[in-house]
Amino acid sequence: MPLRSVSAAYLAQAADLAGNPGQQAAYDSTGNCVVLAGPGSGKTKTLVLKLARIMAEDVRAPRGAACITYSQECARELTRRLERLGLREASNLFIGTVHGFCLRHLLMPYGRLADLPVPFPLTVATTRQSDQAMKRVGDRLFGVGHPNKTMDLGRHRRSVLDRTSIFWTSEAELAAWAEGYEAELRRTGLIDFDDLVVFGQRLVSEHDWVLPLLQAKFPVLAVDEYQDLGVALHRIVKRVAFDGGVRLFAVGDPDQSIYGFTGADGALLQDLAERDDVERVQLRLNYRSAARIVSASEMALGEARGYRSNDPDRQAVIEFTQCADGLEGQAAHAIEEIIPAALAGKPGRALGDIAILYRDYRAGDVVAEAVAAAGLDFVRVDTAAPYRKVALTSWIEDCAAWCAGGWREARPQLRGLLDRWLGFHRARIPEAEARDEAQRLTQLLWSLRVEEGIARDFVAALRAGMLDALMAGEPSLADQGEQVNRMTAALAVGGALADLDLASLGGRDGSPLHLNLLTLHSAKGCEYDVVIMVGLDLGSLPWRNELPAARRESRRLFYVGLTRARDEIHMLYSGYVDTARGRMRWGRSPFLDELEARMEEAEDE
Ligand SMILES: Nc1ncnc2c1ncn2[C@@H]1O[C@H](COP(=O)(O)OP(=O)(O)OP(=O)(O)O)[C@@H](O)[C@H]1O
Repeated sequence: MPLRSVSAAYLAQAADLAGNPGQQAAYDSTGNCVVLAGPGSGKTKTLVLKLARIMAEDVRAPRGAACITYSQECARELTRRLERLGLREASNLFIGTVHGFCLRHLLMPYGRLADLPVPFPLTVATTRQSDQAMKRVGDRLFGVGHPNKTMDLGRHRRSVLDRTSIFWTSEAELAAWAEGYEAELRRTGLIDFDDLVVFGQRLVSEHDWVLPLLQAKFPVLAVDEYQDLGVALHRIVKRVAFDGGVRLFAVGDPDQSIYGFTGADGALLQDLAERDDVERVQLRLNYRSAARIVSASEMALGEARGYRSNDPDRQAVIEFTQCADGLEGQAAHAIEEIIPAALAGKPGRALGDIAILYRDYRAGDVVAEAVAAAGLDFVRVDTAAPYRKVALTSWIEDCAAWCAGGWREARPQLRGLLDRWLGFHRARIPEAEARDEAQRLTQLLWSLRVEEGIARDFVAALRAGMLDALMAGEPSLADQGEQVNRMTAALAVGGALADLDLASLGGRDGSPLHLNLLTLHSAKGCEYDVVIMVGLDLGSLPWRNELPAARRESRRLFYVGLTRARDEIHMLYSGYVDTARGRMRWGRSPFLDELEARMEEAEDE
């Protein structure tokens, strides 16, 4: 079939693939295809180009493609990259998380027909509601003050899908707690995030009639970051692709699997790649990082993968630096020494090209405080960030970007904002009503355009104009509404983002002017010229006395951090960590000892 309209950006980027036989093979694949490849090898680039090609050549509206990934951050990155190719979310192109897909395209349309044991209309519990229910049931079962191991509870629910199996009851306390918790949620008419995927999986596994319906709507399913997505999605994928005839395009890297604690398993992707009915593609060229960084990363992983840099002559900086005064001292060193030198080191480099990565939000607090005191603008992505990135908060940010001047060059595209808005409605609204809504929203956004505005006023106007009414009428948005409320609170006078202007709210996603502060987990899929990793001490990364599987995952986390860098990696440590039991001088991270020794050995050779 001939190409329908495609953008010049698409043609230019597609031409890049010609020099890489693996990427080209994946791009030309006609059946199920799995791309297994290392960091910076262009997996996501190949996936978005392939998706653009499929939308242009292989499917015709109302049929389309669904593109699923792990987190909202990754989904935003995909949306951004697709928009650059001229493609935006639409009723026949889903781009989002597995939770969003299960809610919108499985449970909402078919859940009631399948008589699933969940309360309708589907109302997703807010984080607070689900935390409270977990605690209430835990207290009832095990007594007040029990170790509240909610992480284990989540992992058990996500990874043991068959409740009649011995694996479910072998962890008797977790099984009882999970069942009590779910009953408590149902009693209040709620489901939670894990329910979405578990019931989505049940729906496609137990109801054959769902498969042709899904195939008719989405004959193509693309999955990014497959290694992080867990066993429920793996079952959904296998069922819809191999029983339902949906064509699969999946990319991932088992070495970057860092969500084992949630039940994810990098081996699932290998399992898929080994099937006879799947074309397997491997990529070895790293387009992101300088050669020294590519080889140091492999040394850190402790596995020879044979990856090569596309730019072997590019200079790299790799530094191990001990700082006095713990995390505070490390943050000070980053602010006073590394960042100024990095900014001066390359023409055009800006704060947005630099990231400080840390293990958890507590370290993030220390770094954020130091960065704010130094007067640097920053964007923070971790659980202590003022609000979480969910579809609604991302949409508000994008509306802000449009109103703050983006409308001039269609960045983002208005049509995309309208389509995403319509997508927030539970049921497909009749065409005339959708046109009316889109018109009202266009008028509202048009009236909110300002050269210099305050983010607080903008969000308040957007809420009063249309958003609050939407949230009140859509129970499935309840959990996202919580994040919109957190955003409003952060923007209020005295809040963490009280001074934010409209352009900055719009630019929080990938802003060139804001230093990036992220957990190592949130840095997944991102790239920066300069990566500063702090807190590389034993007792933090890795934790002390980790079991072998957890230790391997910590190592992969370290690997993910290193592989975000194009030009420079700075690894900071103090030789001790501060714990609830006081200061522990356990030394720096053994990962640094190993890496430094291997690098020295390699240089001696
Ligand atoms: N064929 C190519 N020619 C030039 N640049 C490329 C090519 N393929 C990928 N790139 C560039 O390499 C960088 C890494 O690509 P991408 O983010 O798609 O990699 P990835 O494999 O998804 O990485 P990770 O797993 O680390 O997130 C991007 O800047 C991308 O534009």
